[in-house]
Parts: sequence; C-alpha cells; structure tokens
Amino acid sequence: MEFAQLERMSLMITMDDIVREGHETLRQRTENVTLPPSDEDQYTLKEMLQFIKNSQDEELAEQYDLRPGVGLAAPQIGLSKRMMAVHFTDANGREYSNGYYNPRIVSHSVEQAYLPGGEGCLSVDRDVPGIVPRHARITVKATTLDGEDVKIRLKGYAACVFQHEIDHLNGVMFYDHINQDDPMTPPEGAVSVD
Ligand SMILES: O=CN(O)CCNC(=O)c1cccc(Cl)c1Cl
Ligand code: NI
Repeated sequence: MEFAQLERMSLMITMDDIVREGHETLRQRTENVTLPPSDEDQYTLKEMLQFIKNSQDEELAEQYDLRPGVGLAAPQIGLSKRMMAVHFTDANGREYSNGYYNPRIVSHSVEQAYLPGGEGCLSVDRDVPGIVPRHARITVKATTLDGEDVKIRLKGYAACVFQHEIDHLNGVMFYDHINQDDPMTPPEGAVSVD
C-alpha cells in the first residue's frame, strides 16, 4: 500500500474519536474558527467530511465498525470549534456534501417541522425516541471547506440535519428539544418531513 494511503488510514477518524454523552465539549458553546482557516483546521474538516462518507460506505463501515451518519460537528471529536460537515441526498435528490466553518442560522420560519422517525446521534449510544421539533425552513450563512462564503436556504430533511449539527456547535443535543411530557406528539402545526 502506498505511503499516502497508509498515511490516510492512520489519520482517518473512527468511532474511537467520537466523544459520547458526558464529555464536556458536547455541552460547550464553540469558538469561531479564525478565517482563513489554518492548515490544521482545513485538514480536520476534510477528515470530518471523509468520515461521514466512509460511514455510509458499506465496506468501509463494516471494516472500521463505523456507525452511519449524515453529518458531524467538531465537538463530537472533542474539538470545541465552529466546524461541521454533511454528506447526504434529500428526498428531491439534491446532494449536500461539504464542510462548513462558522455556520449560523440567519433567519428561519415560524413554522416547525420534524422527522417522523425522530433523530439519532453518534455521540449518544442509546435510542432516544421522540419528536424533535425543528424550524421548517432556515437560511444559513457559512464559509465552505473551499473558502467560499455561502448563504444557503434549506427546508425539509436538509433543514433538520443542518439544525442538528449547528445545535452541536451550541452545546445542544437533539433530545433537548423533545417534549418530555408527551414525546411522540408533534407541536401544534408542525409538519412531518418525509
Ligand atoms: O451530529 C451528527 N450525528 O450525530 C451523526 C448521526 N446522526 C445522524 O446522522 C442523524 C440521524 C437522524 C436525524 C438527523 Cl437530523 C441526523 Cl444528523
Ligand atoms: Ni449528533
């Protein structure tokens, strides 16, 4: 195996690098990343995106015992920085695959939405059933892995994923949003996302 591949293998993110509930970075507000990003931050964000892709590759996931995910936030690898990566295709076949520095929700709908199956988290080693109310539509500003300042309008599944990741950057876990008294009942007027 050539050196580059060996080097990648030794530095790839695996489940051993994912911190679990109780680790303090999951409950910290993260610091903005100084832009332009350092080589180290760029390398880390690339590795985060690669991990998400690997986690969705049947062979790699089995080989390295990866739990599948559609996003990852830096606090989940013990790094209290405003960085996140996503890799998924939404119900309309739109692909999202990128890393983001300093993502922030600049506007959102009053209307709420939720994934009928609830949400899961690589930092949570248990099932937490319940409706996770999210903003149905959000506008996010961020700087991409390639250094491009973007303004993204999101709805449906994509809006839920981005909110799950941005929550991590604010020390919020998905189950913080579940109504403990009535976890399976969606809020009034909230729409189900297919
Ligand atoms: O922070 C990221 N993770 O914990 C990765 C694992 N969770 C998921 O992929 C996931 C699963 C269901 C709903 C949403 Cl919204 C997400 Cl994000
Ligand atoms: Ni998560």
